[in-house]
Amino acid sequence: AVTDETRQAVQDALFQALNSVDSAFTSEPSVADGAIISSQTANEESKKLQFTGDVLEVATQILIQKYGVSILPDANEVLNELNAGNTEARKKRSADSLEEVSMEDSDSEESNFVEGLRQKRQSRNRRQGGGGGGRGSSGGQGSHGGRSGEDGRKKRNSAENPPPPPPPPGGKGGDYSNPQTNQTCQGPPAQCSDPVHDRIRSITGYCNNRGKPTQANSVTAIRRLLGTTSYTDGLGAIRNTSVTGAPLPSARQISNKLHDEGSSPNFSPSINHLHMQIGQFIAHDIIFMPSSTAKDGSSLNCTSCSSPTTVSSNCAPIPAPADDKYFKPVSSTEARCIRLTRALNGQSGFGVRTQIDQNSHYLDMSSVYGSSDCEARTVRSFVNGQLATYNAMGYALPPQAKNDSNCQSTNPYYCFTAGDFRNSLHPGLLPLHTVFIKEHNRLAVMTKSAKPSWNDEQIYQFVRRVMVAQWQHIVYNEYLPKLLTDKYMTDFNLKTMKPGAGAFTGYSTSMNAALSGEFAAAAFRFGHSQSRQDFARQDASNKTIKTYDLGYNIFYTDELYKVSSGGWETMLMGLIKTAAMQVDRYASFPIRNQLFEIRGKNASGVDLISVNIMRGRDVGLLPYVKYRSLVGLTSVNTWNDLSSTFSAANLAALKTVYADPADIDLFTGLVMETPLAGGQLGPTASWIIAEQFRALKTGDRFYYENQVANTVGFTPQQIDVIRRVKLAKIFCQNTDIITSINTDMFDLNSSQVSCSSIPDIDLNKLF
Ligand code: HEM
Ligand SMILES: [Ca+2]
Repeated sequence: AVTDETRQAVQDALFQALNSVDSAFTSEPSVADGAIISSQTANEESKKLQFTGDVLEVATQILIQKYGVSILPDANEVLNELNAGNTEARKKRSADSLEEVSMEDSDSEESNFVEGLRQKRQSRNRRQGGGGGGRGSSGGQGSHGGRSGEDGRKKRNSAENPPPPPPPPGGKGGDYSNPQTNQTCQGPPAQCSDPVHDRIRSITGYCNNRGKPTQANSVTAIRRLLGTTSYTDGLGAIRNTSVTGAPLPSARQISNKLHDEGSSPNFSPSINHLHMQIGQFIAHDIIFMPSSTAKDGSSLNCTSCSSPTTVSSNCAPIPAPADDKYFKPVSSTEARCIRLTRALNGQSGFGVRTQIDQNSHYLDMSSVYGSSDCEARTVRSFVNGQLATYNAMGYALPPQAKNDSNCQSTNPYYCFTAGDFRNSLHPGLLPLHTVFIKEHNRLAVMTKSAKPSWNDEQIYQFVRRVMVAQWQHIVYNEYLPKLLTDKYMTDFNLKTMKPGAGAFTGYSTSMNAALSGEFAAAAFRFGHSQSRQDFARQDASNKTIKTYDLGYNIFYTDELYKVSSGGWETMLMGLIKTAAMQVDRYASFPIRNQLFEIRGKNASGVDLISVNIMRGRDVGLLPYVKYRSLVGLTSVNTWNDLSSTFSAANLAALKTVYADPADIDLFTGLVMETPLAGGQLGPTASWIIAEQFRALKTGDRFYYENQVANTVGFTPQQIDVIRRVKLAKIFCQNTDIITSINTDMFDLNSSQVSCSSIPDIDLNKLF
């Protein structure tokens, strides 16, 4: 049983940590909105977790220093008591210093004890006219809600969310709004037994698993494939030392030596650039790992090599070698670093640092519909089930985001609002956002005419269900088979079934769909090697109108506004008709040098490959060799042990940077494995990716081929309707210039058929 001494020790450590984190944050230099361009902007819900996480990280260190690691299990029990608002435990608090806060806290509705304290301090600061309190909202994010638990509902208040638009009209069937408050922002009923959870997949993922309602929700922790991390102190300190005792090579050094595509880029002979683009769209559905922010919610400026001590302990800048060709030294006396902010620490207990996924982990079109209920509202028109669009160019685009300070192009070339904040990261993403919005609206029109009495909410929810089903079918039936071998597709139960085969029976309530850190921070970033430097625009007759350079267009959207170049449709054609880069260890120049670069200002951006490698260390991924056991590969003691999975050339290259095979970073190891015959990646990368897509399929109660008790899915005949869906037809239906298209969507050399020969989705069978 937990002793009173432990209770006291935990409380002392928490208050000490609270003070130290508070004062550390106060000294953070503030950065003007938009000064640091980033794709991983934290929303308000994530920021709250960060403060708690940072306090718990420091408190853990204090406890371990005083009492050793053995105190942690009891300490976590105390924390649970505190979080539960256990009054008995509260009464036992005796220290004078705690009294004031304890009394203040007693009326808090906050279920998270540390967050409750923060809110109290903030309001006290405000009363006393002190500064340093309110965390403003960060630029460009709009209103993200998110849900960290059942009580997330209570703690959201009007100060944090914009004034809600009028609630959608209530109606029978499919009404998602909370009956208690009648605000969709506050999500569906908390009880997973409520019939609404039979019918509707929540935006956050809440109640998808009825036994574990918050599992795989937006703003919850990632999984670890081996249950452990590589932090040097076992808690959160970044791995920086080789097993030989020497310092690890800098991530930029590794990128320069192993990942530079040089002057002869390898194009894929068979896979088109669309495969790259759909891969990124999938990533933006299932993973958004936010970066740490400054106390006021603004971005941290982690540019200088000294930023970990002068700016924030959440800075992890990447040193560039003195002879770097692009990131040259700042001056003869100051080395150059590539900026990197550590992924936000969302640990909710004493122990190891934990990163979170701000999107719903499920494969549920978060990039279209959003991952919090507030965000979901920002993309709807609330008329006849339609999503909002911007039409001034004579063609549809997502609505403009006029206050997005992260956007590099300015008035009139605003960035856009979509379900995922990264929609305007580069122009190639927008054609997909637009196509799926248009497809939603097309189905909404068909639904309205078939069901004239349905209200906006009913149409929206029905169409969203069909859209997610189509999307899942496309990912498992068209995208993944081009990436993984037939054996992996079979072994991990990833194959979709043929029409007439009945329902899928693999759903398991014990399968956790949450993203693994290994997938998010390493394996699925393989796609960075698929991106070309030049993105083509092609007209209806496959003539290249022009190309645009990726490095010149990161977070710039002016290409989308070019009517004379055919708007987004010619970009989509270009993606279909040009080759992807080969999946290999090499990345194109913009990926390796120009991410977030300001036009005309060399080296103002970052190297995405270095970031991948450093991100892996930041989130505590183990070195590559540790993951080989998952696939049954030999354990590795010497370089020779790698010779069956790596080419001689790659092995020789690895030896030029790493002192020992046990040091190899996971991202680098995965993209350097020899690809399996019939797949694009090696055995370990394929395993990590296949494992994730199995979790997303068999752990999703609403997966489209399922028939699960008390879950409104599709009948076997309706499942067959979805099984006949082709991405090609969705492109045909939602573009003006495409009249004939690939029979095999991602095949560069595919034969063509006329759009009219591909049947449209038989929506009437789905009502
Ligand atoms: C032009 C193409 C692309 C660009 C410019 C791009 C850019 C980025 C950037 C800036 C990040 C954040 C890195 C960090 O801070 O850790 C990122 C993360 C990521 N990217 Fe890409 N990417 C591209 C294509 C792809 C593709 C094709 C895939 C997959 C097939 C992919 C998968 C991922 C994943 C899984 C992450 C981690 C996301 C997260 O942790 O939230 N990316 N990418
Ligand atoms: Ca999702």
